[in-house]
Amino acid sequence: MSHAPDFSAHTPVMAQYLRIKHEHPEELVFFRMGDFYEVFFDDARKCNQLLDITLTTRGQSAGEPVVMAGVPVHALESYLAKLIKLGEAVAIAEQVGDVATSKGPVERKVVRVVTPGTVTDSELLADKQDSVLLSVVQQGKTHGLAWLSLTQGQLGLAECTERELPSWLARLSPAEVLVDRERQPAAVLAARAPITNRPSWQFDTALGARKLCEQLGVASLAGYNAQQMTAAQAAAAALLSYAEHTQGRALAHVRALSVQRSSELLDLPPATQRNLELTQTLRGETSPTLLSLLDSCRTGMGSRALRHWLLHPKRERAEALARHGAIAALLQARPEPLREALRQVSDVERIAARIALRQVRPRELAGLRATLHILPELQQTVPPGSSELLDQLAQGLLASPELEQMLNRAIAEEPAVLVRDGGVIASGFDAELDELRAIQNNCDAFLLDLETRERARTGIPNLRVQFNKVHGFYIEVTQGQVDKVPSDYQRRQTLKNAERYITPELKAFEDKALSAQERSLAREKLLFEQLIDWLIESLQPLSALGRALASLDALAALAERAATLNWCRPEFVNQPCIDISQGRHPVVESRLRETGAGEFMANDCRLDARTRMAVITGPNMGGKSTFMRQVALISLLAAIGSYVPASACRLGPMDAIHTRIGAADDLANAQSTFMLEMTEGAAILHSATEQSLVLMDEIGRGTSTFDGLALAGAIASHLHDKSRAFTLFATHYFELTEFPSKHPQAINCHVGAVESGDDIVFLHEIQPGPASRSYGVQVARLAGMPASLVRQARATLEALEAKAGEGQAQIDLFAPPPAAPEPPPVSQATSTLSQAINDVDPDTLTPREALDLVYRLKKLSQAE
Ligand SMILES: Nc1ncnc2c1ncn2[C@@H]1O[C@H](COP(=O)(O)OP(=O)(O)OP(=O)(O)O)[C@@H](O)[C@H]1O
Repeated sequence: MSHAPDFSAHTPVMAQYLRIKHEHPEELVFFRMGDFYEVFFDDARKCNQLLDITLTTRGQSAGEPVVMAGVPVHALESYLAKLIKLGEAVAIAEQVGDVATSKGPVERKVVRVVTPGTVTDSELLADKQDSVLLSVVQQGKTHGLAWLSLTQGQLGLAECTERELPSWLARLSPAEVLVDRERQPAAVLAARAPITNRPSWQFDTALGARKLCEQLGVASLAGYNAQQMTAAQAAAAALLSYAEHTQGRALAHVRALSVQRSSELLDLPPATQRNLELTQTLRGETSPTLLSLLDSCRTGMGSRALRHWLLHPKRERAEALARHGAIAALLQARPEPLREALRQVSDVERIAARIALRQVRPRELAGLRATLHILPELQQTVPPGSSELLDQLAQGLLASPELEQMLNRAIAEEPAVLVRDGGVIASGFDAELDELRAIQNNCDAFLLDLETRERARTGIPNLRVQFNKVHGFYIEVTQGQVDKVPSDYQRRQTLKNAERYITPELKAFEDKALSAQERSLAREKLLFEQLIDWLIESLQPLSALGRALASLDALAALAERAATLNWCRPEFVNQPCIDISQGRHPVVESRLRETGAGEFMANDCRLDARTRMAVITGPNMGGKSTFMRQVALISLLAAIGSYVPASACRLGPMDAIHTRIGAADDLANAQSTFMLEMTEGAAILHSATEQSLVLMDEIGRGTSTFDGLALAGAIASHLHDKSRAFTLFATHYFELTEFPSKHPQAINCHVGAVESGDDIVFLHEIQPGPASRSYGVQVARLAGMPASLVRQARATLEALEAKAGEGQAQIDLFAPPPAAPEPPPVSQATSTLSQAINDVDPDTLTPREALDLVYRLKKLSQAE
């Protein structure tokens, strides 16, 4: 922290504010003043714009008017929500000193910083989505990633190449990204997540390794196989420092680390996630998407797990197989009872995190208690013995009996919303609290009792014990009876007809009663804090319980979907194949059903080692895109462990789904339609393998016909000959229907349509062989183009077709490429030398290695 400038010319409160602001230059500082959080100067102007709150001035400080704005304490959450959405970070400075005893301004301190990636307040978080904080750093050619979901207590590490980085960003979809302020990776800037710059020194490998070990409570990262991931460790250093900084405390609940490798996941590049509309439609809405269709979960935990499964499919299929088995078992026993029971479950995962961060609310603990209470019942609804995974999860539905007992004893039946309102701790939990409450509740009874006793003791029948705000408690005796007053009565006040007294007993009661409420609130607060201390000790089993509930919920939802939507269990085989019978596009099918627009036409897809590519032709609107997407969606659903919309499905190994579909101009990134098409196409050609599924929808259409056709032919050849990927290649270029005759692993198919008069009827059926024609003019007619225009187009088309028939071009679109020109010859020595230099990654060299390198290079150059 830098040394604070001298603020002594300011009023004491403003000096205090400015000191805090100096330490939080990049955040909006919300400065607690009684019932308001106030913001000053530039922060006030910014809030005025962003939150539309009134700007005023309050007096002067150091000769300047103090520009300010404020939000009431009770409305903090909604203002924070707005600011976080806008990507702002807010530092909350609370009054931590005692207002009554402070000399000068009460002490204030930033107790936490709320940023988009570190919010943990339940009100600010979407139920169904995690807020992920990601840190990215580049070390040589490697990018290190470390991420954290504070609300799940989960850390993740990964390393990837520059080319893979966009996939990771899309997969993790971070709420905030931390980058080295000196070296921001371009892909991060393009990802449009809020970016927070951190100083370079925070991205330090050794620091990261140490922090990770401390956080996980382990001596080395070897157990996670992460000891070599130096770039990811460097990213973790900045990540953990930042998370602690924003929370203002250590992260007790973060104990789980998952180390992920690009090579373990089925690659879903950003274009694929977008084109398949997995979690967002092409228009950016959350429905209808594959996730919105799948997610019938009963809890936020389940929805989050499902989203995670969908975006992190594994190549290794053991996990997916286990899920298929669990779904089968649930379907056999009916998933409804389990799903019904899950309705009563609270978000244990988030509650556990909020306990760790000491932000948990009383009602959340009451919800947790209710959840623990129904666990045995819930356990009964999980069918036993038919799926190992389900058995395991059912066993995880255990909470320690002490935990439940403690919550039963400590938390009131219906606790207040906030601890400061009182009524949170159950009666019978703490004798002192009970007594304090009894004083408040039994005030009247005590006074009556005292009155009766004092009347008997003094023999004054009309003696009265009373209370008023000015004088407190007193015993009133009429003037005529004053001589009977015992010696321990002390006079408090004399009236015309009566004297008022106090006794030591009454005085003691008064002290107790007047402060009872205050003290009982303070006592409750203390007890609540102690309860949290106690709960923090049992966080591990709570987090494990949260994970088990989340998985069960997600599986039960998948089972329900499979039953409702009539899906089948896919089969994994080791031979290369995508063999789908009667496949359907789940989202299009359900949209058709919802809108009553007709039945979905199911289609087969048969690709195997001998048939790796299908060239799909047919009219616009015929269903080509739908078919290709459905093949990808079915493959993905199987890989995440779901049933699939088909009547049967056999799948070989798969490492990636690549898509090149549609052509939305990426104006924001200044790329033309065609440039984008080629960039995405190139990325696919570079990465597709024999185990990839590639969807190419009308590649080449963004440029002139000949250019487009030539490129499309070359791309198809590359995919067929070099990548050998499973490829669905939809095109309007009829010339490409020649492709299969020269390429043994390619076939033609087309979407059926029949003409009736001038009209066209789409059959949406995939049929073997090439399409006979495009029907573009008919589609235009259907779309409502003026009749004269359609007539003119038809005449032109006929003329063009006749002309094309006369001079059939005899060009071989798919001929192997001519050899590239030879590179200029280089001497052996130069190439060894330049090779040695090329191999060096200067950022990762130790000084010793650098010195060795110089010697080696010198030797090489002498050998020249
Ligand atoms: N198998 C099917 N069964 C029923 N309706 C379908 C089927 N496939 C597609 N459709 C309907 O047809 C519409 C158009 O489908 P799609 O976009 O796949 O056509 P296309 O051949 O790719 O067209 P274009 O070449 O213009 O992109 C879909 O929105 C859907 O409503």
